[in-house]
Amino acid sequence: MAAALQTLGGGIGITLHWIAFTPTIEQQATEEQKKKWLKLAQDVAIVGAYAQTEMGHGTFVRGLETTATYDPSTQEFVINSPTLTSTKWWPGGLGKTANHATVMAQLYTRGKCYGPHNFMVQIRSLENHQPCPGVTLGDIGPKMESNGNDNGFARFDHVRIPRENMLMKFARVEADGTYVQPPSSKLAYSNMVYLRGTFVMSAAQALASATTIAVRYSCVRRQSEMKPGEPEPQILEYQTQQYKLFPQLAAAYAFWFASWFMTQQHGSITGSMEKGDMSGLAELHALSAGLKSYTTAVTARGIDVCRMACGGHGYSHASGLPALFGGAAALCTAEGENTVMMLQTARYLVKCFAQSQAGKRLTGTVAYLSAVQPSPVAGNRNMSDLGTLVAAFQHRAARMVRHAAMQMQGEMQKGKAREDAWNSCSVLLIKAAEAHVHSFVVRNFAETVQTVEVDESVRAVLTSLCQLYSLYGITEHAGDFLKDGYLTGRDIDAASSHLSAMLARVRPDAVALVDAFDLHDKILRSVLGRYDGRVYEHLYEWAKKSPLNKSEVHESYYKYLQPFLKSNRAKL
Ligand SMILES: CCCCCCCCCCCCCCCCCCC/C=C/C(=O)SCCNC(=O)CCNC(=O)[C@H](O)C(C)(C)COP(=O)(O)OP(=O)(O)OC[C@H]1O[C@@H](n2cnc3c(N)ncnc32)[C@H](O)[C@@H]1OP(=O)(O)O
Ligand SMILES: Cc1cc2nc3c(=O)[nH]c(=O)nc-3n(C[C@H](O)[C@H](O)[C@H](O)COP(=O)(O)OP(=O)(O)OC[C@H]3O[C@@H](n4cnc5c(N)ncnc54)[C@H](O)[C@@H]3O)c2cc1C
Repeated sequence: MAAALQTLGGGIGITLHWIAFTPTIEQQATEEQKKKWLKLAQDVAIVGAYAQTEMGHGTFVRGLETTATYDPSTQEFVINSPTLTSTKWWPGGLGKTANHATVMAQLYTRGKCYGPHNFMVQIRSLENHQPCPGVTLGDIGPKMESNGNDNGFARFDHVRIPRENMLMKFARVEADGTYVQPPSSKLAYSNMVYLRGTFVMSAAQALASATTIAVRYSCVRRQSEMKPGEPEPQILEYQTQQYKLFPQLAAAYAFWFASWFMTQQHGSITGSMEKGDMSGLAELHALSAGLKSYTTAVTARGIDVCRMACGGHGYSHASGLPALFGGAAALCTAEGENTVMMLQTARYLVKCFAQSQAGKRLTGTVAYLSAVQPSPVAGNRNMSDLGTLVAAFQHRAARMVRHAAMQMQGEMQKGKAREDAWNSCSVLLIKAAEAHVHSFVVRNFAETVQTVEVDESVRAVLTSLCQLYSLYGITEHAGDFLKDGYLTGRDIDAASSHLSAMLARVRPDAVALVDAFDLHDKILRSVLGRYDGRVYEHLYEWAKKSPLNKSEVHESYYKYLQPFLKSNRAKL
């Protein structure tokens, strides 16, 4: 799916139908409702949008203003946008493509508000595609990228829908208006958890694409002299170029492996939830929110590193890198803004820390929080050993979580309300949550490479890549590891020199490592990243297709430049 979307240049009007509308039916509709809508959606007999965000609220879902008020006399819900800021704003495909939408609205029944719930609303006629009565629709205008997708707006003026159009797998409203509670109020958000998981895979795909382009191009491009009189080397021979690109390459692999873990975890926890066991929901939410935030942010930065590593040609759309950057930037904001998502992970970590302090043994992705010793024993560590590197990341994360949580406790002991203490510690909390996710990604990478069975040499290359990823993380965040003396200055120096050795070790396999992503030219859509390496010929062909080259003398010359030059010459 990610590859298909990339081929389509970051999405078209139907993208959200596939990635959000149809999964929402799958996850939130009753069996009866699925019989009615799922096949229609799967066969694209209807086209849907996921309409949650409003002009005034995206992050704070509880603050949404659209209302769905139950009228027992007709057994209908009345969907209404009471204010300008309640206008649905941003949903992909909502502007011109979709004829249905799942609409998130505050549910009112028997005079009481029960918070945001999902409703199926037909928004356009199936006959002539005109907006349904009471529905005002439109496109929100051009965006940074992804302009093939008609992100739209919608206002509802007391639009009536049957009671059965509330997606009722979890919560229900009976015919008489009685509200039946779901097993957890957060199940209305389950589709967001699913989508955040898919964003981790999208981030991996985007970073894999960027590194494929930049590594291949760096083998074609030759520049400067390494040694006087010798031929110009491939720019990938420069250590600084390797230092730019190989950590991104390693991160792309790390994120693929993290996305595999996420998919498997999502399947197993939602499977338990189907059987009524909600115990894994909090961890699933914390992990998907944190991973979505971390991987998309690193990917967006990494793509720009790849762009700069391609020099001037990287800035051209011919490279494919600006489009990838625009796509990754969307992933940072959509489906839960990254800071807000990382704070959700921090919230879970603070709770886990408190449980661990109270003597509970933690399990799953946070188990290390109870296992790590607060007072480290310094010593000369073997910085080329993967186990040592994983332990260092876990120690760093545990220390930072403890520090943020204690700082918060301290603020509260000084009389601050919990919410104020949270806000004044939120930078520390974000950093702690990032360290936690980073440590998870490192550990998962290390565990995954150990399971490679096909070929000893493949395992060796992936192990080097994993070491490179970990050592880069340590040298980039050296202060965090040095702070309580867990690592010494000498350890950091050792990490730096191992990192240099890893750059040299990965170099001979770099092209094979990007080719292994198996991204076809049609998906990459990059002149610089072509599989056959014929960059310059195709750069020239690409430029010739520029719309400005359709005529030898452009019409703007006759309209503006010629009279302007003429008048300037006349003044001489
Ligand atoms: C897919 C693209 C493919 C790309 C291909 C790759 C190649 C790249 C090329 C470029 C392509 C670019 C293409 C770009 C496409 C972009 C597609 C965009 C699609 C976007 C869709 C959307 O954006 S849909 C809208 C999404 N909106 C959000 O996510 C809203 C975020 N806000 C929230 O989730 C919530 O409001 C909140 C979590 C921030 C707060 O919720 P709330 O106020 O209710 O909770 P509390 O903070 O009070 O917490 C209470 C309690 O609940 C727990 N909790 C919160 N959420 C959840 C949950 N989801 N599940 C479980 N539990 C939850 C919370 O932790 C608290 O628990 P406690 O125990 O009380 O602590
Ligand atoms: C390309 C794209 C596609 C989208 N597609 C859809 C779609 O299909 N359907 C849909 O419903 N929506 C969609 N959206 C909307 C998207 O989900 C929201 O924009 C996103 O959830 C962020 O919410 P916001 O815009 O309200 O940001 P805001 O919350 O206004 O964020 C602005 C700033 O405030 C900060 N902030 C907000 N709250 C807090 C807090 N509690 N603590 C600390 N800082 C905070 C943020 O960190 C950020 O820096 C899309 C958006 C984009 C960009």
